[in-house]
Amino acid sequence: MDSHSGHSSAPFPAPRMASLRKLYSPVGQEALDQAIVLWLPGPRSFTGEDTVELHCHGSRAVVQGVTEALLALDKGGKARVRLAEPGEFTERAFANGRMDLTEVEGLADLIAADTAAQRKQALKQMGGALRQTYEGWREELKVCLAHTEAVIDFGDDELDVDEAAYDAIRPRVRRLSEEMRRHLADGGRGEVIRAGIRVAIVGPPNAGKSTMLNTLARRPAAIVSPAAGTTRDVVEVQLDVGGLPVLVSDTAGIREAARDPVEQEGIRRAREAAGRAQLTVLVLDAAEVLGREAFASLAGVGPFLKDAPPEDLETVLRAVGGDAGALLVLNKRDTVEGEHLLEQLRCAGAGKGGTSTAAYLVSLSTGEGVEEMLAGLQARLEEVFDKDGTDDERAEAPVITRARHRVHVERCLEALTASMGEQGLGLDVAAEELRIASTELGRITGAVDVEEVLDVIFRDFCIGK
Ligand SMILES: Nc1nc2c(ncn2[C@@H]2O[C@H](COP(=O)(O)OP(=O)(O)OP(=O)(O)O)[C@@H](O)[C@H]2O)c(=O)[nH]1
Ligand SMILES: [K+]
Ligand SMILES: [Mg+2]
Repeated sequence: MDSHSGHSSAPFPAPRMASLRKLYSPVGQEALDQAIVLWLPGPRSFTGEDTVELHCHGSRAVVQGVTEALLALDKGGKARVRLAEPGEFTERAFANGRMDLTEVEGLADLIAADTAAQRKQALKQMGGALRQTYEGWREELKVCLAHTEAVIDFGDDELDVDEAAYDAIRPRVRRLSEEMRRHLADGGRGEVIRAGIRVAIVGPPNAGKSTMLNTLARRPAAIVSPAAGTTRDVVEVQLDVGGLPVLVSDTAGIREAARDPVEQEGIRRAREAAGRAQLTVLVLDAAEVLGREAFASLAGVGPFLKDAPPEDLETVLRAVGGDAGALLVLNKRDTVEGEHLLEQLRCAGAGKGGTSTAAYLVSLSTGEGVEEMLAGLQARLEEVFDKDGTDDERAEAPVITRARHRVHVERCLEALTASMGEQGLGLDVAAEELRIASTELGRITGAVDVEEVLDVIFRDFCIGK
């Protein structure tokens, strides 16, 4: 916005060099700000177009002054100027081939990232990790298709000759299918990192479940009171546990004797939350456990046990937490003789390490044992994240981060499988399946059929990005 009437014009900033400039309003020559100005000629800019960035101070008055000055250029007929729509810069970057859809999604995830794990994953995707995978597969398919079509066009009319020609393609298609199968079998890791691990806190009334949530959240997110049946609705809190995104749900105390319909509904929701969770934290009152032989007789556990109540803790925790098992927290340590209880737990097989039965004796009131429990929780969360990505190669491979990717890779794989179908399938059918497979991959990166997803993908972007 260098003045064209009055102020001595500084030379136009050199490309890609930060220049400190005074900004003036074109009307009235009023000074608006001192700002960093960047001149980024296309195509080496974010959108691929010629771009000027004004890095202004963030106050409302400065932003408003500069915005009005720019819009005034439009009114003066000197230039077409309007405010960008949300996500418009990114949409232009996509339209100009600077980014594919997976990179756009990575950028959206990066902007929304709350934890280190989410940031890491988003940066990788924004940097083209998924794009390379899908485009690489699409290239390979293109080659396979070209071979197949060549046989169709110039091959012998005899069916068996066609078949023989396609046999050369088969191993390549099979290899590709294998790669896709591995890509799909990621345990939903990428999607879990995006959405957060679901952790449900369950147990009998008054065990200290809400106190537990508040301890994890380090704020009074849920109401705590001595009255049994305080929590009715599921209270959900988003947390960062050692860089991992976690969604913790506090739930209503589970007891079989509940008569009040509201409490019954609360219990139904509690069990539903436990069913959805990737990790369940079972909170019990230590005094309740003390001296008991059969863990299954514990209040709050019974409803999870479908058949005859088992005696051992391991089975109880599996019943509560499903395949992942549950983390057991015995609370109110301050009210019991702790050593005796720990001994009892050890006999029951808890805390063997590496198994699903990790038990912690804590007092959420005094803080005793809480640090150890938090470390245990974090270790379990890391296990949940890593359950399918333990070896290095897997950990480095880009992961599916949205249901959209999964749907198209699955359809692609189906088409590939069909293309290798029974003998005598016919080459033109095989070619058609390869074409379908390629289209499905193209839908992920936005190379084909892009209109239907654009709105959804750009909807969540902010203005100016
Ligand atoms: N002595 C002692 N009391 C505790 C401890 N932790 C929680 N409490 C108390 O136990 C009572 C119940 O705590 P809550 O957190 O409301 O228990 P809850 O499991 O959420 O209860 P419901 O929502 O009613 O099922 C409150 O009075 C807490 O202050 C503890 O470690 N020691
Ligand atoms: K309570
Ligand atoms: Mg509660």
